[in-house]
Amino acid sequence: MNQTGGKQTLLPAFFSRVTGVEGERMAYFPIFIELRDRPCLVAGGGKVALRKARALLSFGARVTVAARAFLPEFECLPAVLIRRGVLSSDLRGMALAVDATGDSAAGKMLSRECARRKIPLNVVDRPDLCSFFFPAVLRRGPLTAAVSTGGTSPTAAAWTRDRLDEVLPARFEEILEQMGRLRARARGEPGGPDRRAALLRRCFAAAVEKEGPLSEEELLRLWEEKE
Ligand SMILES: C[C@@]1(CC(=O)O)c2cc3[nH]c(cc4nc(cc5[nH]c(cc(n2)[C@H]1CCC(=O)O)[C@@](C)(CC(=O)O)[C@@H]5CCC(=O)O)C(CC(=O)O)=C4CCC(=O)O)c(CCC(=O)O)c3CC(=O)O
Ligand SMILES: NC(=O)C1=CN([C@@H]2O[C@H](COP(=O)(O)OP(=O)(O)OC[C@H]3O[C@@H](n4cnc5c(N)ncnc54)[C@H](O)[C@@H]3O)[C@@H](O)[C@H]2O)C=CC1
Repeated sequence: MNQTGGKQTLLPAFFSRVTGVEGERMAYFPIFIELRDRPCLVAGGGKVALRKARALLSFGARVTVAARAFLPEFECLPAVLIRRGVLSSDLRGMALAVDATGDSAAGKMLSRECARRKIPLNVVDRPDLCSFFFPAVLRRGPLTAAVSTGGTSPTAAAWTRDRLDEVLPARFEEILEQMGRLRARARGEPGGPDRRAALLRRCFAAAVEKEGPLSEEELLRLWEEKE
């Protein structure tokens, strides 16, 4: 997390010599954070603010949007709307903030204040002021895949996400749910963690091949198979 509110750290000279990447920005570490019921601030009421607000809401965040003007779509969002310019006091208690105003004064103010308050910040038109980026997201039941190009090409990130979507088998959601249940069931099995892991790998491969969850007979057959 870039808490300085300033430029991203460049690769140290010795590291670029080792990797051969001259002055390239270090990739951001991907993490999955809990946003359910956590207060998040979005500044701005345009198309980009709407996309960011919807993304946060879809992960259960409590979203407050501060903007001078809102697109009509905002009226239907389960979010608190504040109709005025964004203020530093709007950050109070926030777990995360997004500046989608396109207003450089707002971006600088939020960047300075978020650094001071240690709040992760995304400024949609200033990657250099961001301490986190929004990835292109793919969701299938319990699976969440996130793709980032480190700000190089959002279009390419979305394209990669769409290709990933194409290789997932049909009924992947049901397969994952069955895998969750099988993990619990495998815990009671004798033979140690290696055997349990092999068992789960066999079941997963068979379900992917079948493009659907396994029947109880298919499971029992795999369960009793010798490695
Ligand atoms: C750095 C980052 C910061 C951030 O926003 O988090 C950022 C920055 C900028 N985006 C710009 C442009 C566009 N962004 C999109 C779309 C998306 N942008 C997203 C993320 C990110 N965008 C972060 C890096 C992601 C990564 O690491 O790869 C996605 C993935 C996720 C999301 O937004 O939720 C979402 C796809 C969602 C989906 O399809 O699911 C489109 C396409 C469209 O609108 O259809 C365009 C126009 C085409 C183009 O430029 O490619 C501009 C120039 C603005 C201008 O020209 O003025 C900047 C500013 C700059 O680069 O300087
Ligand atoms: N990161 C990304 O994914 C993308 C970023 N962009 C950039 O995002 C920015 C916003 O794009 P749009 O939503 O299309 O712009 P827009 O101009 O439609 O919306 C800006 C919104 O911010 C509000 N606003 C402006 N100053 C404000 C302030 N000080 N306080 C509170 N609200 C304020 C306006 O009332 C308006 O609702 C642009 O700078 C654009 O270049 C564009 C495409 C994608």
